[in-house]
Amino acid sequence: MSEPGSSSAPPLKDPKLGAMSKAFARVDLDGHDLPPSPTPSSPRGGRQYSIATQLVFSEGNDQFNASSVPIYQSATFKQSSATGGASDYDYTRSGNPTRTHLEKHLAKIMRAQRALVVSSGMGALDVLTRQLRPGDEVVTGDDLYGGTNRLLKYLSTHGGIIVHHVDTTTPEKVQEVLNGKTAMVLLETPTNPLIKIVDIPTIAKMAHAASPSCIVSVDNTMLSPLLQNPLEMGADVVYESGTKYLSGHHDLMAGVLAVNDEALGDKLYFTINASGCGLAPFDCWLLMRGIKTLKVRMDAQQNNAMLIAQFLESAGFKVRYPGLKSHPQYDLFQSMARGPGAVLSFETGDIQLSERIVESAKLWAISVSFGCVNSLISMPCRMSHASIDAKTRKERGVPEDLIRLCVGIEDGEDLLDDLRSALVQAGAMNVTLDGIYAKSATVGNEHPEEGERLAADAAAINEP
Ligand SMILES: Cc1ncc(COP(=O)(O)O)c(C=O)c1O
Ligand SMILES: N[C@@H](CCSC[C@H](N)C(=O)O)C(=O)O
Repeated sequence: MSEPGSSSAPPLKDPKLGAMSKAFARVDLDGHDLPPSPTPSSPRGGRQYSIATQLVFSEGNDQFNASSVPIYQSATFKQSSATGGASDYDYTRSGNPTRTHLEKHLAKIMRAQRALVVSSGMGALDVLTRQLRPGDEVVTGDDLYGGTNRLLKYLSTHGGIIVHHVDTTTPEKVQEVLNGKTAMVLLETPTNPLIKIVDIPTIAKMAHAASPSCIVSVDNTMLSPLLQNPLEMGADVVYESGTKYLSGHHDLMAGVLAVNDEALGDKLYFTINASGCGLAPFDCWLLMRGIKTLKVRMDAQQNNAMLIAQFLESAGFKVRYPGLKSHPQYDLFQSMARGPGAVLSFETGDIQLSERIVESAKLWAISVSFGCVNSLISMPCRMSHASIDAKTRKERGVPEDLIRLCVGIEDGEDLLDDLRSALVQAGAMNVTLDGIYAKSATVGNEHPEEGERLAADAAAINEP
């Protein structure tokens, strides 16, 4: 096995076409080999580059040493002979130089042997779950992104897959359902939208002991490879939505899969090529550009998120954010991650009050998604998690009044002022004479029927 991150592009399976090991070889205009790039690709003096450097520094220049990777906007590639010759690429669904460049870069920062990019985060989960066969069992959480829940429900209804939703924050609950037929464990941590933490190393160990061929996968969307590396904690696959932190500007959809096992990587690549969901060259270029600023964006977003979380907590709201010491799994989180990210949620005790708060904010856009430079506010039960029916949401303890904040890079004080104004305008806080704000919301969901009606409408739309 080669060093993590040094894997070459997905090898073309047709031997006539050869492997892609020559991708980005430096050649002159006549096709003669040039000496290696003047920029060293390995750490100087044995010192590992820090992640901030790795995000920016990418290997594999084209023959003109372009500073920004060229967009190979071509569906097909000329071959040297009818039998294929030694071409590196034949067709963009099977492989494209811009995509190869991005995948190599991602493998390095995700500390993986191989990374693969597809058209969305759900596309990545689809590729992964296509490795399942009827009768296989999947163990997953009871707090999950709505789209993940929807795909798993579809697979259990139409694909003969048995899906166990358990409280993955309690490893004993996972142990209860693991067995020799467990083909996959799908973990999300922190969970969306309740920001619960799952013990990746413990569950990975348990799963492999119960079922050695079980694929332990982790959705790392909430933190990105900057803050958490599940492959180093026993996971077999990491997948994430590149639509979020990795790209950072809400200008593209993308999904990433990363593995260390060569055979599993080949199976995932086969599925991507066979089903045709590989990421388009222009989107690869955009994602590559976004990744370079991941650290500066995340640093700013985390600082702002901590400010907002502390303010809401001090105002008396029940806040869910792993950066707060009051988070029930603060210590576990510290043992796995290098930062809390910038998504938090809080309850007001009243659905209509939450709605007024969300609609009173000006700087915070009412929008699904997260990880963007802009700050967003949403009500998960009506928006990102509306595809989970109201009964299930209630059973799983997702409060209908929950507000989710996805904190951006704006000035922290501006964000705070705007949120504070929205809370006051909505009637969630009182301004006292000495200028202190006090929470006036009552605890207890006052209008559950309203949330259930809206959710039922949304669920009907989302049913296959
Ligand atoms: C945790 C999580 N995983 C996966 C996805 C799916 O990503 P995408 O929207 O890129 O398909 C999302 C959001 O959509 C998400 O929040
Ligand atoms: N209508 C979409 C909702 C996407 S939610 C996006 C993101 N994961 C979030 O949590 O905000 C759908 O039905 O998938």
